[in-house]
Amino acid sequence: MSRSDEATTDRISANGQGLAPDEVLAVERLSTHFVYKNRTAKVIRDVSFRLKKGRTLAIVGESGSGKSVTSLSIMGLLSEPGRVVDGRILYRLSSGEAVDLTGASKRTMRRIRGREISMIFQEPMSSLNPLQTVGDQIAEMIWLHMATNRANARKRAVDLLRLVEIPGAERRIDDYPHHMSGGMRQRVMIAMALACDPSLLIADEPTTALDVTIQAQILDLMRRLQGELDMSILFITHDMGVVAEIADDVAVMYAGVAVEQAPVRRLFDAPNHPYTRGLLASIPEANRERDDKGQRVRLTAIPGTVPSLYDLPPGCPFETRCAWREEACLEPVSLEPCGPDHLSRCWKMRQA
Ligand SMILES: Nc1ncnc2c1ncn2[C@@H]1O[C@H](COP(=O)(O)OP(=O)(O)OP(=O)(O)O)[C@@H](O)[C@H]1O
Repeated sequence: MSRSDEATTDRISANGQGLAPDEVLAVERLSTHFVYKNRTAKVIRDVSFRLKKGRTLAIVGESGSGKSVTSLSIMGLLSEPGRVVDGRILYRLSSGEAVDLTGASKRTMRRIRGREISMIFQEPMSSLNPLQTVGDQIAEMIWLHMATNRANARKRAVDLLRLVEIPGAERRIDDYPHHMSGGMRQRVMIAMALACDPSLLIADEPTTALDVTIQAQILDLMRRLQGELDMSILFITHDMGVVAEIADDVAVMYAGVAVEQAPVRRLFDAPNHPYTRGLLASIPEANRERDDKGQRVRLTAIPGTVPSLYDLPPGCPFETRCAWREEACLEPVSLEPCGPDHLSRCWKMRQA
């Protein structure tokens, strides 16, 4: 693409109209497909959600529901043949300007990643270079995105390790990743993600590989940092327990669509969509009851399987697994209000 093409694309993409002043991100009717020669996987369909400044929105759903593809669509990191085929991704730059990321050039997206939007993943070992000290890796992020010299980058790297509560930061900065525990490595990843003061952090299952105690510590750390740095977080997880710990608002995804959205307390107190009810019934905390022999009762799993993304039913994608299904569920259904700030994609439960 030539420079003038990029400039045109960026002028088009600068149309971020529709983003409220207190919002950092609005995904509007996003559809992402993987288009092959003979067939198309409709991985994300008509997904909308909004994230306010300084808040945490959790996207929750089972494996394969489209959580990661949603975040990769936002970051402009879809692998071929994945492409955003419809919708807008409005983002507020730190300058205050709102842009539509779906039309942004590769150059603009490179600038936005790291400096504006950072991402952390489940397995730090696959994102960290085993042959480089953690200090050098953090400093590299700083050089890449900020005009500074080596000594200042190293000093900032130590400050960042302190910020993520790594004891003895001045010494640990010269450690290689394999010298560190899983929890410490995840703290290093968070430090790298924070290196350039992002206003949006996308965290894709950042605590899934960690044991429960360390997971709780990382969630505590993220909450503290969010407060201190006034950062917005898009938190991707399959774990309703983690949602309860970290989220302000929740979007529940199933087979590539958002089936329910609500503030976190409301979602737990008054879940509407049958899929959300099923997810909540399957978290350990909701199943603490013991049977008369004192054994913990079995977790409730949702019976059935997710439909193929190559051959989706026209109606509700959860219909084949739903205990409340009726003939009318074979018709398309949209996400509509069912309470204050509460949306559900189930016509039947909305009326209940
Ligand atoms: N290149 C691709 N071609 C076709 N389908 C794909 C491709 N990449 C991902 N998918 C499909 O998209 C769906 C959503 O994947 P995604 O990784 O977003 O799920 P997820 O909810 O993040 O799950 P997990 O928690 O396992 O990462 C899956 O069914 C996956 O098979």
